Amino acid sequence: MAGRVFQRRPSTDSIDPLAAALEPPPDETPDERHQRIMRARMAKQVSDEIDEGISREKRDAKKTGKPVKVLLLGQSESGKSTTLKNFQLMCEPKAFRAERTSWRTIIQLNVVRSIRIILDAVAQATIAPGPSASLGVTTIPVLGARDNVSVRSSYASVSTAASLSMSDGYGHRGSIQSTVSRPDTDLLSLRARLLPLLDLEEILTARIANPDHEYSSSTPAPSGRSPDNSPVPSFRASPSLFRKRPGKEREVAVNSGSTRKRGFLPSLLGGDRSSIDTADLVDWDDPSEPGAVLNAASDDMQRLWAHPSVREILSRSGLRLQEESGFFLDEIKVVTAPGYVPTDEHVLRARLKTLGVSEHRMRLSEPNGGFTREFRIFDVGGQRSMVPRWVPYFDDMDTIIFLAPISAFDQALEEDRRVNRLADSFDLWTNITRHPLLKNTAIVLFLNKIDIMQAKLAAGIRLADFYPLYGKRPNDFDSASKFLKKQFTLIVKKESPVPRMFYSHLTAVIDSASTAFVLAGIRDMLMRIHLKEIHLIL
Ligand SMILES: Nc1nc2c(ncn2[C@@H]2O[C@H](COP(=O)(O)OP(=O)(O)OP(=O)(O)O)[C@@H](O)[C@H]2O)c(=O)[nH]1
Ligand SMILES: [Mg+2]
Repeated sequence: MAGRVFQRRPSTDSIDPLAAALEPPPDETPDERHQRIMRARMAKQVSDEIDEGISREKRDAKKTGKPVKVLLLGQSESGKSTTLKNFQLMCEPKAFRAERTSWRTIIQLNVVRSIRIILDAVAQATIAPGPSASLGVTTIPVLGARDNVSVRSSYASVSTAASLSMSDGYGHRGSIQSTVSRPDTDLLSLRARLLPLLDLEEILTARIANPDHEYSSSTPAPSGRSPDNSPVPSFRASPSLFRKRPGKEREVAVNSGSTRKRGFLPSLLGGDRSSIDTADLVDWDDPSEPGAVLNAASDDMQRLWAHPSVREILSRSGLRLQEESGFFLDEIKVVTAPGYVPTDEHVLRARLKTLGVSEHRMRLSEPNGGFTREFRIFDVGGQRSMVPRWVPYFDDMDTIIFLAPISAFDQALEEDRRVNRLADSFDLWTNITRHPLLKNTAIVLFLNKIDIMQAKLAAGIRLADFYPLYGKRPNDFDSASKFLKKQFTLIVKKESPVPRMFYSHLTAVIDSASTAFVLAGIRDMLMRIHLKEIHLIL
């Protein structure tokens, strides 16, 4: 008691609020004292754990050094985001697999888009002349397409769009007139039953992009401009204007750099853990749930895709859907089954366009289980209007992975239908390799989409028809890929301001096994650079 009376109290000036809060109350009972001491012990334990965590992080930072920075570059649909997914699969397979469910909505949207393209093509065929020639047919000469397509004049523009999807590279003026036959009644009733499915597009889009979804901008950047906006020489003059590929005008894009919380999106696209949990909580018994709607329409979709008239219509329109991004029609049964969880391969094939630039952090271990290193991978939107936004990221990169989709040799850029996509890749490559900010940066070139390239060449699409420099060389994959690799290599040797580390690979980044092999090589190269940096070898 006396102790309490004579306890020295600090002056109010020097009162430490924390110490004051911890000070025992003036009339503390033994039981209260015991509880107070227990609380203080627990608080100290928590505080020690936090301190230990901080020092561990500091030790790790010292051990692992500064993070390795990798920038993914290339035109839109070249495979940058797919390469990022492969990196995640290599570095964080558990996280990748935990998030597979959250890719389902994107795959569903991809399916609906493919169905819409077919239904549009069927509609075109419906209005095309049937056996009676009295409807009035206009033949539209299509520069760059292999065929001219006959359509009734009032529907000319739409039909031309369908006809150009995979065949509108360079100035090839077709001369064959084809007539699309009237679809049979079975097909028309299939179409009528499937039309309501298209309403799903809005719902799925809102789910994916909520709260700040954007349809991709169709505003073209100035033609023939380099990343730093200097004029670049054209690959080949292509005076013709080509129409958009069907389905592309409404392609959904996501700005994964946005920090706002997104429902239903995997973390690579800016989603968070709660979104993944939400994706798992789908009520398959709710008939308005997109998964349930797709499941109910599954048989009709399969019949539509397998319908001989559809195959004929698509082939006459020059539409090669199998080679389009986000193609899942061969697996409709699987992807529309109740409780469907995408496989690794499905995740790699899911298509969602990127806007802006996003940074992803992953930890990579040295192969023999030694130290780990933080990797920062930057994924950019490849549309032309995005290219100027790449430049601020050029400084301080350890390596660039540049993706050139060589299969696109017979296609035009979505954002500027006068420009051949292979020509655009050469232009971008030239400007990246000569860029002064990148002169000391290692470059890895992925000549990507070789699976599609093989299919196109095997189908008789001739590289020389779109790339005259190829001349009379054989139109097989081996010769064509070697030739293109040589062309890209000549450019990097000629344009690099100083000799640089350069590697190139023929890739199909939807194939996780072969891509893992290539990425492991890149990881080892970056680890070697890192070891040199910390003076372990030299
Ligand atoms: N068949 C095939 N498809 C591929 C390959 N690489 C990528 N794809 C597919 O092509 C589509 C486009 O790939 P993305 O990775 O989204 O392209 P991107 O470069 O990120 O495109 P943007 O975000 O628009 O700049 C996706 O559906 C991929 O699955 C490939 O080697 N072969
Ligand atoms: Mg992307």
